[in-house]
Parts: sequence; C-alpha cells; structure tokens
Amino acid sequence: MVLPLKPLATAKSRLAPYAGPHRAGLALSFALDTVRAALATPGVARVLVVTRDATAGERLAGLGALVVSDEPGGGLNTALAHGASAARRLAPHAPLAVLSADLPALRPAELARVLGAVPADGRAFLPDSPGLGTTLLACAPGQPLSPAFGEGSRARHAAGGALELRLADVESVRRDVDTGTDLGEAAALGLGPHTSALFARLAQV
Ligand SMILES: Nc1nc2c(ncn2[C@@H]2O[C@H](COP(=O)(O)OP(=O)(O)OP(=O)(O)O)[C@@H](O)[C@H]2O)c(=O)[nH]1
Ligand SMILES: C=C(OP(=O)(O)O)C(=O)O
Repeated sequence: MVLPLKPLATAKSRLAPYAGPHRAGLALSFALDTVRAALATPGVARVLVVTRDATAGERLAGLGALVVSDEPGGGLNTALAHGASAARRLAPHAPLAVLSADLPALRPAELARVLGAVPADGRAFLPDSPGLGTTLLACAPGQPLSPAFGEGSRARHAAGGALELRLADVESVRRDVDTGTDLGEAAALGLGPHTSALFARLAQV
C-alpha cells in the first residue's frame, strides 16, 4: 500500500483557518494514524510512504512504514506513480493500492473490506465522503495504476474505466480530512491515537 505525504510545512493548507499553528502537527498525526491502521489491516503486507519530509519520514518509519524519499517534482500523481513503481519492485506480483494519508479515523476492518472488494483482475477506487474525490485507488498486479487524484478525481477515475466501489460501513476509509468540518466528522467516527493525543495536549493549553 502506497501513501503520499507532502512536506509538513505546506501540508493541509485548507486546515490552517481551523488549526492555526497546529496545522503541521495535525497533518503528521493524520498520517501516523493512517499508517498505523493500514499496517494493522489484514492483507496489507507493507506500507510505503512517499514523502520528502525527513521528520515525517522518521516518525512513519518508526511505525514500520517504508519511506520513499526521492520522489521527482510534479505533484501528487507523479509521487503516487513513483511510489507505485517502488512497491512493484518490492512485490511485482502483488495487487497495488494507494491511499490518502489524511484518514485519522481509519479502521483496519473497514480498510480490509474495501480491499477485499477490489476485483482480482481489475482497477477500482473508493470515493471520498463528499463524493467528489478519491481516497483509495487499487489495481491488479501488472495493471497500470493511472492515478488521477486531485479536485474532482472521482469523475476522472470513473471516466478512466476504474470500478467505483460502493460499500456500506466503510466511512472511516472515505473520511479524509481537509477542513475543520471534515475533522469534526472524523472525530465523530473516532480518531486514532496520535490525533487523539494531539487534541488532548491542545486541550491542556
Ligand atoms: N509525496 C507527495 N504527497 C502529496 C503531494 N501533494 C499532495 N500530497 C499528499 O496527498 C494527499 C492528498 O492531498 P491533499 O488532500 O490535497 O492534502 P494537502 O495537499 O496536504 O492539503 P491542501 O494543502 O489543503 O491541499 C495528502 O496526504 C498530501 O499530503 C506531493 O506532491 N507529493
Ligand atoms: C487529492 C484529492 O482530494 P483532496 O485534495 O480533497 O484530498 C482527491 O480526492 O483526489
């Protein structure tokens, strides 16, 4: 499984009006909770995080993730393709999935259900909670991943022939956090330990 993470200095810019000076810390805690849950998911053999951020990389490696730190410039989809190539070098015959790194409520059982619904010979994606974006894109061994993440990516992935996964009770895999409102909805699902601990510390300030 491949997760992308921007340098913390610029990550989650849409969260700044809500988070203020805590934006970077929240971006890191979201990634830590996402990686922790992904590593605990049955069927996920390894997690690769594509990030140029050395601090984030060290923390995520400490959880057991493999860090790909040499992405070329070119944005999210370039980073994902780079990470996908690294994952395929490690396991050429394994299915491939990419997952947003901003899913602080992610539950292993729900991620396992999503992965179990990906056709063995196909390419599929999971739309985000608002139904405009994508939080997971997966494909069979050897198939092109063709990531088209970014604003309006649900329509692009569907137009590109990927099967849209329509599953109930997988909200923790769909609820990525970009804004304060998103964070409130993720909190209602139950935040992971890293984001919960950060909130507990902030509450004491
Ligand atoms: N490695 C890498 N990750 C990226 C890049 N662009 C976006 N991401 C990550 O891809 C995921 C989805 O991107 P966004 O939801 O736009 O996250 P973001 O860019 O931090 O949020 P905004 O600054 O509010 O747009 C997040 O985990 C980002 O950190 C990139 O160029 N390289
Ligand atoms: C990257 C995406 O969106 P966001 O920037 O809202 O996470 C996406 O949904 O493809």
